[in-house]
Amino acid sequence: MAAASLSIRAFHLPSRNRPDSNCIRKTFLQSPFLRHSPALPALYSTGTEATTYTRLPPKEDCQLDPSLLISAPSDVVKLGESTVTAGDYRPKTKLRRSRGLVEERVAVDEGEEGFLGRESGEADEIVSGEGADGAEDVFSDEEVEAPDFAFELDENGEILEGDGKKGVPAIMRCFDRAKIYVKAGDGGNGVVAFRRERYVPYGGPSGGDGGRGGDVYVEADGSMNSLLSFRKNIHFRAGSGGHGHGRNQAGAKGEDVVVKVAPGTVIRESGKGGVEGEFLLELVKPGQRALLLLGGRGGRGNASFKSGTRKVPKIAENGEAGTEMWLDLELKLLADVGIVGAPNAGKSTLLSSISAAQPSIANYPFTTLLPNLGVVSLDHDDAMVVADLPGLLEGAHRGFGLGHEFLRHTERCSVLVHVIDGSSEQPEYEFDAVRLELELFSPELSEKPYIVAYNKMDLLEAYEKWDSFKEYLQNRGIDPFCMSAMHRQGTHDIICAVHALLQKEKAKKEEKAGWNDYENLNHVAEAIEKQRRVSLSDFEIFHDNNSDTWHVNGAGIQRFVQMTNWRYSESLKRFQLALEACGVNRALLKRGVKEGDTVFVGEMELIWNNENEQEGAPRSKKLISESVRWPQLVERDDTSSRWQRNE
Ligand SMILES: Nc1nc2c(ncn2[C@@H]2O[C@H](COP(=O)(O)OP(=O)(O)OP(=O)(O)O)[C@@H](O)[C@H]2O)c(=O)[nH]1
Ligand SMILES: [Mg+2]
Repeated sequence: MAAASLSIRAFHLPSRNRPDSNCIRKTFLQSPFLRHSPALPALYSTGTEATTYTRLPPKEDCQLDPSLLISAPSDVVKLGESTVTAGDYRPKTKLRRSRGLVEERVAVDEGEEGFLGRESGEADEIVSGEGADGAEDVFSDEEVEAPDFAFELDENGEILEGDGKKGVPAIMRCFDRAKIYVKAGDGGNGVVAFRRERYVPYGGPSGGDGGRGGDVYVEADGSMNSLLSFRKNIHFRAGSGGHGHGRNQAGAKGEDVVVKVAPGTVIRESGKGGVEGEFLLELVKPGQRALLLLGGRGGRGNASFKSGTRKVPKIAENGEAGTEMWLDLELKLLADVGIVGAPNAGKSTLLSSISAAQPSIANYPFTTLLPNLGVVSLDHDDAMVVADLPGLLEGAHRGFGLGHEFLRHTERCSVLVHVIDGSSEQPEYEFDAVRLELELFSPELSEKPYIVAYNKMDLLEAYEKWDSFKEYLQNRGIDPFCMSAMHRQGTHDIICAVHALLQKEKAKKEEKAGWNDYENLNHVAEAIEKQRRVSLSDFEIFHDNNSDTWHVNGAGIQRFVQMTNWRYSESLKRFQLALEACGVNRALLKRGVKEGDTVFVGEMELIWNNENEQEGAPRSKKLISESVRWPQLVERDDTSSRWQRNE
């Protein structure tokens, strides 16, 4: 007779609900700290109203981001250099920033008190959706001088490279990322209760089941156009389910939590070690709602364990712990058309001449620091949203200059307008260099349909080079347009061509059945549930040679351990039976487990016990069920949390 069983040695059950405070702190420190712009306009505006897309930087970006300071190789020729003089690099305009921004930056520098406050959950925790939008920022506007961080130039007017102050300061970047923590509610525990009523002898078990934990949803809120609301609130926890009660009363369901994001937000699981996490979903249309995490199942009460042979079950389950996750949110612009090109090419001028947007225009590179949006109204009651992006430098795909920070926004644009500075020394070279940057950044981006707009035709040097440029492009199968954005000449043809291209693209997309209202947005929750609900027999065993311990891992088993309420002795029996039934014992014996070996099943530590095993005894099903010798609970050593066997 084989008598192989596992006896419990110690509990290492996960502490539910409580993420490591260090982890919170660390993550908070890492999380983008979005700044508030005093007046954030709507992403889309109607009619000819133009919109300026403005976001201000996070605290952590007060310092230069080393990734932006990658030195370009010395032999690289900067785009647009021919039209730029050294003095031109100095910002001539004032930057609009909020006083709140400056004040908060001081708060960060002064110490970590603010973060400690967060650790204790004073400000950043949201339970059951309360206070999600409670944070209000009241910042006053202030015109501040552009900081003197611009660019260090050499005597030729080129951007110097190589030390920390070179390149483009991170302070100018567009901030539309956030890192948040979401947790589905834990299921409530089931209870053991018996019906006690006059004239009802042996009333039977009546312990109710625990309630299901609250779910976590994400919703695209049309009134939001940034991820600023995550500046203060980054933790979102759904409510736990209520515990069951006597008289067969089930616990209440936990409250759901809805995380509201701006339309256009891409949601990824947080990556580790700088690696981008797995893409989960994106919400594009206002009102779209996705079920992200399903609340934990409520534990069963003893009434649910009643059976023909088991009339007095003294067993109940814990509620299932809700799934938790860190998410990276990223907001991408939702423009139809993106204007790209080298710095100083006239991109902003084009936007200002075709829409009512009023982006800053000046004769130096990087006038545009953040993307500008404009709505272009067409005669036939149609409008398209056009984004003017900061200029692209060579090396932009590696983070040099500003453009890289915004290139990802163009991924959402259906059509690109590539503006060429006709007055540059070599417009053909400029064209090729920017195309290469787009290709290097993302092949998908370079495959987007585009229109080439040769600008500054009113200038003689541009006019003279037009024919050769046109021929150069035509030889490559591209038909460029020429214009003078400043004098609004030739821009109408460009708008019409862009519009026609856009319509074509939209028709193509519809054919491909892209976004539609019937799309299943709950696939994340479904996939997680599927993963959690795997069978108990789906496990892996490995032996850790260093510690000489066995480990039985499997999502099903781990969940079973977590839901077992060890206060009830019958739970131990059930656990042993489950291990037998799902083949853990057999698999361990096959792998050569020995008497006294430590075995971890999920997070539970057990000792292998086969003291009654007879050599060579066959292990049939019958023998196994007879042979299991259940450990009996007699005493609990509080100091070591060890369960001991009755000998
Ligand atoms: N003569 C002439 N100058 C133009 C034309 N279009 C733009 N400019 C000038 O070119 C300079 C740069 O124009 P912007 O619109 O700021 O160029 P940009 O591409 O947005 O530049 P960045 O934002 O710095 O990348 C400004 O001085 C404009 O007045 C044009 O059609 N003709
Ligand atoms: Mg510009």
